Amino acid sequence: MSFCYVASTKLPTRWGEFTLHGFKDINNDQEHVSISMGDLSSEGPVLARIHSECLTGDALFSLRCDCGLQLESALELIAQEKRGVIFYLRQEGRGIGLLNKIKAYDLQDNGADTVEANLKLGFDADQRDYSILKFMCDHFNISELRLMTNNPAKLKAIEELGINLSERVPHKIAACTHNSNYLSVKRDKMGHII
Ligand SMILES: Nc1nc2c(ncn2[C@@H]2O[C@H](COP(=O)(O)OP(=O)(O)OP(=O)(O)O)[C@@H](O)[C@H]2O)c(=O)[nH]1
Ligand SMILES: [Zn+2]
Repeated sequence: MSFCYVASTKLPTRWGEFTLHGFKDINNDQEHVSISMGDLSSEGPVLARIHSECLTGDALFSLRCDCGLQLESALELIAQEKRGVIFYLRQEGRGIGLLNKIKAYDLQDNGADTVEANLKLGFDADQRDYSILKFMCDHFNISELRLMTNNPAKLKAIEELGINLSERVPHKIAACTHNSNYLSVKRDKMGHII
């Protein structure tokens, strides 16, 4: 696996000014970003979120999932602490890509759940690869994370990568009529702590 850091710039937001950092996975030319605030290398665990790209939820206001609200909430909590980082990984649709996620949504419109839809399309339920996280943590000189997540697979991934975790911070968003089934399937079939 080989990764590189490319560039950083200011990212003013409605929660305050963050810094946006660009990284590249040289193996597949995939581009990823991190969004940070404060000194990540100073002592004490860093409040962090591993966010998987969700164009529909993050940018198009979709209520089919909780991604957009989770992203907003993470930015807000980091701004409150004036220190933290979002690792924004471009692994759309749990790693199957945007157009395949649209196909999966179409299957869900016809009765499949989120896991069944992935399997019907010939994918695993979750194809995400977190290996760039170790490179990003080392780049920022982060010694330990407080990770905002409900997903045990992310905890397992960072443990396997040798990244220190001091605490899991639950990251729940209120369910609505559009996402309640999606959230139940994450709890019942994918082991999410919700
Ligand atoms: N294949 C597929 N991907 C989806 C679907 N809904 C959301 N996603 C993707 O799922 C990813 C978000 O992962 P989730 O499993 O919802 O939650 P998580 O981020 O792993 O868990 P938390 O850290 O607790 O929020 C994003 O990449 C979304 O694009 C779906 O129905 N099918
Ligand atoms: Zn989403």
